[in-house]
Amino acid sequence: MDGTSPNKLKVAYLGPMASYSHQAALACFDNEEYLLEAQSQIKDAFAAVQAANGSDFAVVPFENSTYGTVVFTLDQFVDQESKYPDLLVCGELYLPVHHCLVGHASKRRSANLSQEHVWDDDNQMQANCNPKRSSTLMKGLQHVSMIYSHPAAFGQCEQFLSLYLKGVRKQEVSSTSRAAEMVAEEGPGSRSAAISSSLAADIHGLQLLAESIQDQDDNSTRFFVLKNGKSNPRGLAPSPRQPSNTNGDKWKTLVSFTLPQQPSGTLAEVLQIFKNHGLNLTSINSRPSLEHTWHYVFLIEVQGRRDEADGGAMNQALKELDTKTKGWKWLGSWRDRSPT
Ligand SMILES: O=C(O)C(=O)C[C@]1(C(=O)O)C=C[C@@H](O)C=C1
Repeated sequence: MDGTSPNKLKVAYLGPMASYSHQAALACFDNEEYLLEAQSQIKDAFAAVQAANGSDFAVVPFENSTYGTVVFTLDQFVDQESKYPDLLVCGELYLPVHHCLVGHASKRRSANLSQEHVWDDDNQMQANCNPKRSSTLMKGLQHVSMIYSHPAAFGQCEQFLSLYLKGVRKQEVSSTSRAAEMVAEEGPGSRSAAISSSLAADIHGLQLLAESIQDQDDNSTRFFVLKNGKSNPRGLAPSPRQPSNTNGDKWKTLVSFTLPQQPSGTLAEVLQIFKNHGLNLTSINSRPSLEHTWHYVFLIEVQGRRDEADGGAMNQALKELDTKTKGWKWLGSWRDRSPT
């Protein structure tokens, strides 16, 4: 099939090309078989899967091991305006995330190195203030007067930024690859830099000013694969092309719920329902419901799956949610790909 085949299944991701979402999408969906379509924002990826004749799947970031949950994504699952009634999670993928500072190198060789930096034998400057990190400065950074990136990427590189670029202006943009694109658009004289992947730097002809600048060496982001449960009820995400884990046939389920307005003790009672059925809770998040002040939508992940046939522990537990919650929604069951 050629790259424009109308028969290919479509996969939406947060673009432009070379974002981490794009790399996660490529790890699951072969470029030859699927048509990967860049979206400007996470909410556009949700909308694309909900739309009639839209995308068949979307790949969206859900949480990062250093910086926590991606609130843009949580808010789409909260779905205050009921824009995505048919969306379901049908897969997950864990992607190691190694950020770089990318831009145009200064014409002048840096003359003013801080005491905390030493040139090593390869003529690279190493940060030696924190043995856990192995950031490598490839170039001087004195000329950098503006940094673009996605808010999550800024949050994952706080130590590097405060060590090497304290006080430099930061501008949040829609993705790390958009940040790299903006620096490239400003041209070679630009004093701006971006936090992005090295792939984004390659694509835009930018130089690596520093590599591996994330605070944690094992920084990783978990992505969800979404489908439209109405038009594609049985769809499951293809297995990611990454080292397989040993979770066998383990599954996870995402559920959102709200509590009655005077919820004294009911949150614990809702969680107890899953315990009573022998189901293990693996995460809990909350976002403002916007229905009343200090009222929340809770999103929980539970090990196990909702079965198509009636019966089974998860089906029973979900039924019981009617008795304790104001409302709840099943948001999908998918194969557990947690790294082991
Ligand atoms: O900006 C990107 O490249 C994205 O794909 C988004 C995103 C995120 O929202 O967490 C994905 C992975 C990294 O954690 C940083 C940014």
